Formats: sequence, structure tokens, C-alpha cells
Amino acid sequence: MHATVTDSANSYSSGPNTSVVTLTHLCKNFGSEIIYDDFNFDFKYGTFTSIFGPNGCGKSTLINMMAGLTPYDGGQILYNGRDISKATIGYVFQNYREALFPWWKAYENIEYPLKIKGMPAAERHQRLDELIEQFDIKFDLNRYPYEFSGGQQQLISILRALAPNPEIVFLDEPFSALDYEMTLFIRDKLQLIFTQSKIAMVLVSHDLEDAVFLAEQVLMLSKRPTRVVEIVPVDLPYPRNDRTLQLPEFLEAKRRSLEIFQQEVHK
Ligand SMILES: Nc1ncnc2c1ncn2[C@@H]1O[C@H](COP(=O)(O)OP(=O)(O)OP(=O)(O)O)[C@@H](O)[C@H]1O
Repeated sequence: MHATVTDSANSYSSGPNTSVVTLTHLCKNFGSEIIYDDFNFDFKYGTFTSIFGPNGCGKSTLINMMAGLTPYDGGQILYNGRDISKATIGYVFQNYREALFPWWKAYENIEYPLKIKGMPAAERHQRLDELIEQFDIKFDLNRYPYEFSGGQQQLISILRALAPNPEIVFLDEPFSALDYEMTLFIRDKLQLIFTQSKIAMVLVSHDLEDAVFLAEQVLMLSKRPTRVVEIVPVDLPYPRNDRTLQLPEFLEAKRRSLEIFQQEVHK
């Protein structure tokens, strides 16, 4: 799908081979610790990428720099040639309990990014209705976060990330605070969201099975200073299900990712 999007700031075109985020000569240190030194990568529109690598290699730091949450020390991050201030991004945090505003009802949380953009109430409600229909939300959003299950709360934070029609959504360990049943529920919803909206998604997960199951490519990172060791393709159609876990393409992508991971960890 090719589209030209016009927002208030400028316009850009999106297509399967267009870069949504380009990282060039990126450098990041924490004190004397070099995390990234001349890191380069291109994330394309409509692609689901998982990031996997050794503990502490800088996976969260990478998406936080892309999302503008963590400053970087050198290089450049551009959104389709534009500065981040001109881009629309979504971010789903690991800990949904801390990420949602507890004093606001679920629908108010979801509408929040639209409210800070200055969107009138009638349009916000219309966008909310669209999201409810698109993702087949069966529960009543006119309740407070604590009244929902963990999986439902994480889904609410995903809907909040999607509300402003982002070009890219970053997901930092979205399953780690969920039990297995809720993880499966959110995994299915993420696939639905990805296939319906075809925006770029970037997932950081410690679980290799989740990382491979959801992604079209796994970005395998090295130990620090961190570089891309390999991009492992996961050439399988969506929606993926239990049977996917037994397919040769899935098993091969998982095997190769694990092999690279072990090589890196034991270096
Ligand atoms: N705000 C910070 N101040 C100082 N050091 C930091 C900060 N944030 C991260 N670090 C350090 O930078 C390195 C990379 O951290 P980061 O959380 O990005 O790695 P990660 O690959 O996501 O880690 P993990 O696999 O453990 O989740 C770690 O050594 C971490 O301790």
C-alpha cells in the first residue's frame, strides 16, 4: 500500500520500501560505557521488526532514542527525512500499570494523545469508536484502569499508542508483566493491529519465541558497543497461530536467532 499523508507540519509518502526511521552514525554512552558507536539501521514502513540481543546491549535504549525519550550523543535519527517533532509515533511500555493514568477512565486514557494535539471532543470520540470497531473491543471503556484485567489494561495502552495514527509503534517488553493467557491474547491483538493498519512495529522482547512469532525480521544485536550481527527473516504469513510454531520456517528462524545469540553471549 502506498499513501501520501499530510499532517499539519508537512507531508510524506509511505510505502513498503520507504524508510520510516533512519539511524545514521548513532552514538550513545552512559558515562564511560559505550553503548552505540556508529550504529546504522533503517526501519521500513509496514514492517514488523523484533530486536533481540544480549542483556544490557541497549535494546530499550535504542527504541527510547528513536522515540525521543532518551537523548543520543552523536549521529542522526530521521523520520522519513524529518525531525522527530514532525513524526507521529506510538510507544507501549512494559508496565501498563504505571503507564495508564489511574484517575482517568480507559477511554480518556486512549483519547489522551489526541487531546494534547488539540483535537476537538467530537473527533476524539469518533476516533475512539473507530478503534473499538477495528479491534473488536468487547469490554466497556467507560471504567477505570484498575477495573480491567492485566491483558485488557495492556490492550488499552496499545489503543492509546494507536489513537493518533502513528507511523511506527515501539513496544518495550509488552508481555513481561502479563500471564501466559494474557500474553496470547495480546499477541493475537498485535497481529490483528499490524495486519489491519500495516504501520511499522518494533518489538523488544526477552522471549525469543514471541520475538520470532510476531516479526517479519529479527534484528540480532551484538554485545556492546552494539552493532547489527544479522537480520534474520521470518517469512511466514499472518495471522500466525499454534501451527506456526511447528513450521520449518519458524523453527529455522528461531534456531538461527538462538545460534547468533549464543555466539554473542559467549564472546
Ligand atoms: N539512564 C541510564 N543511566 C545509566 N546507564 C543506563 C541507563 N539506561 C540504561 N543504562 C545502561 O545501558 C545499558 C543498556 O541498557 P538497556 O536497558 O538499553 O539494555 P537492554 O538490552 O534493553 O537490557 P535488558 O536486556 O537487560 O533489558 C545497560 O548497561 C544499562 O545498565
